[in-house]
Order: sequence, then C-alpha cells, then structure tokens
Amino acid sequence: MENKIEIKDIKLSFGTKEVLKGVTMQIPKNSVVALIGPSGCGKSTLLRSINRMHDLNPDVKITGDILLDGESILQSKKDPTEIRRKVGMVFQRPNPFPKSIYNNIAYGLKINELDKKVDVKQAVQSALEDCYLWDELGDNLKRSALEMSGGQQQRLCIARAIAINPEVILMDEPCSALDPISTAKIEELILRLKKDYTIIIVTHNMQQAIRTADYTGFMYLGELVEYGTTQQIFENPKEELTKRYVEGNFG
Ligand SMILES: Nc1ncnc2c1ncn2[C@@H]1O[C@H](COP(=O)(O)OP(=O)(O)OP(=O)(O)O)[C@@H](O)[C@H]1O
Repeated sequence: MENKIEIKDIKLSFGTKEVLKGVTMQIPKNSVVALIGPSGCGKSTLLRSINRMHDLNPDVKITGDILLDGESILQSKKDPTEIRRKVGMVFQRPNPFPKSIYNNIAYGLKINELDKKVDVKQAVQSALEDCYLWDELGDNLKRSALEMSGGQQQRLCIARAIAINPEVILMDEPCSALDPISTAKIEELILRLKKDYTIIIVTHNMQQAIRTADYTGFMYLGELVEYGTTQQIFENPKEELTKRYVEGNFG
C-alpha cells in the first residue's frame, strides 16, 4: 500500500518540555487514520506539525522528519503556504470567515490564487455538494456563514478546505462542539471523502474512531504506544496500556 505521509522519529519540545518523544508512523493514501489518547498526550501537537503550524512559535524545537509523497515537508526552505495548500486543516470549533457562505469558499480560492485557474462558481457549488450543503442551503448563499448552525458551519469549513483541492485533510476533534446528528453527518462525510483524500483525525470519541478510521494510533505521554488497523487496536490490542485505554479504564 502506498504511503501518503511518513512520520519519522518526530521529537518536539515547547521550551524545555518534550511533548513528542520520537513518533514514527506511516499514513496510507486514501485512508482515514485516527489518533486517540488521553488529554495532553500530544495528538494535536503531532497533527499540527504535519502542516507546519508550529513554524511561528520560537519556543518549538522539532527534530525528525515528515514526508509527503516521499518529500520532506519540515525543511525550513519549503514554503509553509504551499504545504498548507496540499494539507488542509479543520479545527475543533468551526471557524468560518465572517463573510457570506459563498464567499467563505470563494475567498479561500482567492487567497490561494486559484480563482483565476478554476470556475469559482462551479468550485463553490461542487465543494458545497460534496459536503451535503448545496441542497440543504438552496440558493441562500449570500447569507452570513455565521448564521448557520454549528454543524453546518463545520461542514462549510470542510467545504472550504476541500475547495482548494488538497491531498490530505487534518481534523482536530472536528465534532467535539457538535450535536449527535451533526456529528453523524460529518462522519458520513469523512467516509465519503477518503475516496479522494487522506484524512487524519484526532478524536476523544472512541466510537468515532471505530466508525470512521481504517487505522488507529494510540498515544500516551508523547509516544505512539500502538498503531494498527482500527479493528486490531480496539478488539485485540497488543499493549496493556492500549487495552486499558480502549476499555475506558483511564483517560
Ligand atoms: N503552544 C504550546 N506551548 C507550550 N505547551 C504546549 C503548547 N501546545 C501544547 N502544549 C503542551 O503540549 C502537551 C500536548 O498537548 P496537545 O494539545 O498536543 O495534547 P492532546 O493530546 O491533543 O490533548 P487534548 O486531547 O486535550 O487536546 C500538553 O502538555 C500541552 O500543555
């Protein structure tokens, strides 16, 4: 199986605090990979290093490497905006721009200089269709995105991310602020999107990992304790720590 991303012995510290202690993992193309583990174990920190979000933090020291299609993305001479065009991110809280629904996507295309290369109207429609928003919203795209429900806002943020045609989508607890129905819609969306993208999702919800992820990594205190198919991790974990966590005995 072809790997989209290879994480090689990543160590990351904030000042003197070592938060990632040598994480190595392979992310197969067109798969959904879930990162689970107790609060503070480094899941978000790892996710953020994949699209260079620590770049502006002078306290961060990172060693090791992350390869995207075999090419290092951590080298400082690589332009982080170029990486972020290939590696999109969806955050815990929906963060639409304070603009119309239409312009949320059109603006994303513009800042990535794609507005001259694609038919913007068509791209907006296609991204909204992919996120099940086109029919739901009808022709009401001039409305402010901030007037949408939280679940719709989150799907709009996913639509904004996919409109620029990334290859990888990182999701940091994308459903934690959403109700069960909105969560189910996002999960359905994740399963559909993996046909075209590689998705890494941080989640506290183990059922969500089971429902959406092909592979799951269990992290603890900055280390990747165990990584395998989701079925193996939840049904037949090799490590005692993983077993205790997936059985809900700590965390
Ligand atoms: N910008 C930062 N500066 C200093 N320490 C940080 C920073 N960001 C995260 N940390 C620390 O790094 C550790 C790992 O945090 P991280 O957010 O990656 O964990 P997590 O597993 O995603 O937790 P949660 O599930 O609660 O979101 C924590 O101890 C946190 O306090």
